[in-house]
Amino acid sequence: MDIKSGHSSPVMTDSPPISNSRLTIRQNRLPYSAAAATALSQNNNLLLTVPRKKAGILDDVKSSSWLDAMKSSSPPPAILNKDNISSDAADMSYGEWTLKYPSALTTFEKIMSFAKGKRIALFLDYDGTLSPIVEEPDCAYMSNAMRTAVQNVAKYFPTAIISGRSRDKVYEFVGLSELYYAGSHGMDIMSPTGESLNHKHLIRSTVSVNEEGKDVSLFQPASEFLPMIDKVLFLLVERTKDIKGVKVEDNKFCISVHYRNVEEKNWTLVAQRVDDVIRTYPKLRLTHGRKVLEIRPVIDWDKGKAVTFLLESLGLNNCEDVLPIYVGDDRTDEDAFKVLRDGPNHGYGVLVTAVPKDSNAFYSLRDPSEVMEFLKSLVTWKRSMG
Ligand SMILES: O=P(O)(O)OC[C@H]1O[C@H](O[C@H]2O[C@H](CO)[C@@H](O)[C@H](O)[C@H]2O)[C@H](O)[C@@H](O)[C@@H]1O
Repeated sequence: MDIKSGHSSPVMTDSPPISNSRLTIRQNRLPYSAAAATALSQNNNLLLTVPRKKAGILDDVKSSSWLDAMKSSSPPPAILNKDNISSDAADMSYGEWTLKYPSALTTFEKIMSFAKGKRIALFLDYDGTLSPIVEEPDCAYMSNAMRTAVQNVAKYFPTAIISGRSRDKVYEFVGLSELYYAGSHGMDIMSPTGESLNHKHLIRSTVSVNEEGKDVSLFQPASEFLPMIDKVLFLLVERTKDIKGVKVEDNKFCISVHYRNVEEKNWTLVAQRVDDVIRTYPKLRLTHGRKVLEIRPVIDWDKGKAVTFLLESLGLNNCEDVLPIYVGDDRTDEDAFKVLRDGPNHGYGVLVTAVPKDSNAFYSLRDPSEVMEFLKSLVTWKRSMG
């Protein structure tokens, strides 16, 4: 991406990277075409200001919100925590909660009545949606039955996997070349074999070859940040290697620091070490996932933007006769749910959760096995339409 030409990465607009930080942004109004953060810092018209507390986040960590966010990032079904589940939602039984977020299985007929005469575009998160959450991130395999369900649904509807993982890793897990893949929270988008990413605002998609040696098209809005991410990856591995159970995962355009297997008494230490590193990198921000701290570039790009980008590439944006459906389980999927709820591409978010949570989704599914049922139902419905 050419930062000098101004054809480059977007600039972030969502939640501040750490508590008490304030982010002031003047956004470029051209979609997907703001300059990279490096260029922005030199350009008064696109000022990006990220004031940070000099003392770092440790005080915040000790005093609650940051650590609470870590604790509540993936509660076991029995524990409902106020930080990622509103008290209203936490007070409800799952049955009551589904009055607000109905099951996509029990209301399947209703959903399909909206889909009649429309083209469905399907977006699927990976971890916690297509594969169950497991202790070891490298072992989050999807079942063959799930793979077949995804393969079948992709015969009828354009289908994309949108993941926080690196694109290579998620491709390795899923292994279906007929799908679109958006790795690194949407910052690494690949077309299926033989297809290209056509986009009216296209900044730069590059032709590459996939694992089978076939031509694919790539769109990587954060490529400028790669050298920085590599450096920070190295530092994070070094600075956390003495904490038992930490795993630092290279997700190419972002980094995941997992603390699922770290003793809870050491979570503050993990937070402190991560902050020590990223504090000196104002062009990186931190978000929370399921027992994971995610470090990514300060650009206005997320899973929601990736969905919009893909719909535009597919020629399906702003079309009355298109129904996008996004299925996901994580906080990062909320960006996509929001885009489908509020944006011009009206569609449905389906939240995968076994506990009540507030969400921008319309519908719910309990777990990956229900996701598989839903995918199968879509295929059956489509076949029944002739
Ligand atoms: O966007 P996703 O496809 O949902 O990816 C989000 C993160 O998923 C992975 O971590 C999560 O799943 C692991 C395996 O079940 C689990 O061990 C971990 O605690 C979860 O946070 C993945 O490892 C991360 O890189 C992704 O960002």
